[in-house]
Amino acid sequence: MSIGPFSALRVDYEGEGLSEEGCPAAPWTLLQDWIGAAVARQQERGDVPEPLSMSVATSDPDGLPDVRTVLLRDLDLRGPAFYTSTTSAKGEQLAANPGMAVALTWPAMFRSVRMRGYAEALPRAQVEDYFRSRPWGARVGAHASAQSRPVPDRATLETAYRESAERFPDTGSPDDVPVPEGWGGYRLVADRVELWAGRRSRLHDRIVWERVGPGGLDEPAAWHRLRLQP
Ligand SMILES: Cc1cc2nc3c(=O)[nH]c(=O)nc-3n(C[C@H](O)[C@H](O)[C@H](O)COP(=O)(O)O)c2cc1C
Repeated sequence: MSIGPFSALRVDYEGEGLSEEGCPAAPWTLLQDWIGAAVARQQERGDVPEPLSMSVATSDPDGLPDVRTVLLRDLDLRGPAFYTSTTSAKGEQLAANPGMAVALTWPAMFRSVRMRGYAEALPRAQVEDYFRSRPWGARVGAHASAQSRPVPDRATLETAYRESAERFPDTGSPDDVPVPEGWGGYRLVADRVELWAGRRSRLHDRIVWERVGPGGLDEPAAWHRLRLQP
């Protein structure tokens, strides 16, 4: 049984594309522009839902890849960061092998960004600041869920949530729920950045920045820029 072929769903991509002239020697400004444009487009036209959703790929100890979606919560000159459970499947995989890749895709804009590099755990102070900014329900939920572990049924999860809610009642203060053990985040320290722009007849533009030296995403001397065939 199969539900394909989906060939009738073919569409041509009609993005603006990417020219060498439009690409700086370091990827930072363009990366910022693209992420900002996706967020703005969602606010203005509503056709880029969850513009900060980011696929995160890791590998298990056998080298088998794994991938899931998280929310991009911070981007600095090293790379993108997200928050999660450090004892989750991804957390355990990153502890054994910090190699990581991410992708953000905005089909309505015919754009995608890929980055590869190594994960670093976020500093505790940053994790605590972010946790305090979350709504009470999400903070309580973090205590109720041992992410990636089996649970017998939905009712068990909801009971755990109710127990956490009783333990840490909503007082309106960002400090009413402590940061759970094993809750944290990671930053991808990028060694490779690709901006992909979909164009007609599958003749897409792919501009890649490969790390050739130390420095942030804004440091021209740290990057070698090249074009890949689509
Ligand atoms: C749009 C979207 C956003 C998500 N954001 C996060 C996130 O920021 N952090 C997180 O831990 N999980 C997030 N999740 C859930 C993850 O995809 C995943 O189920 C969870 O992190 C467990 O992954 P793991 O078992 O591979 O560690 C999100 C899922 C979706 C679909």
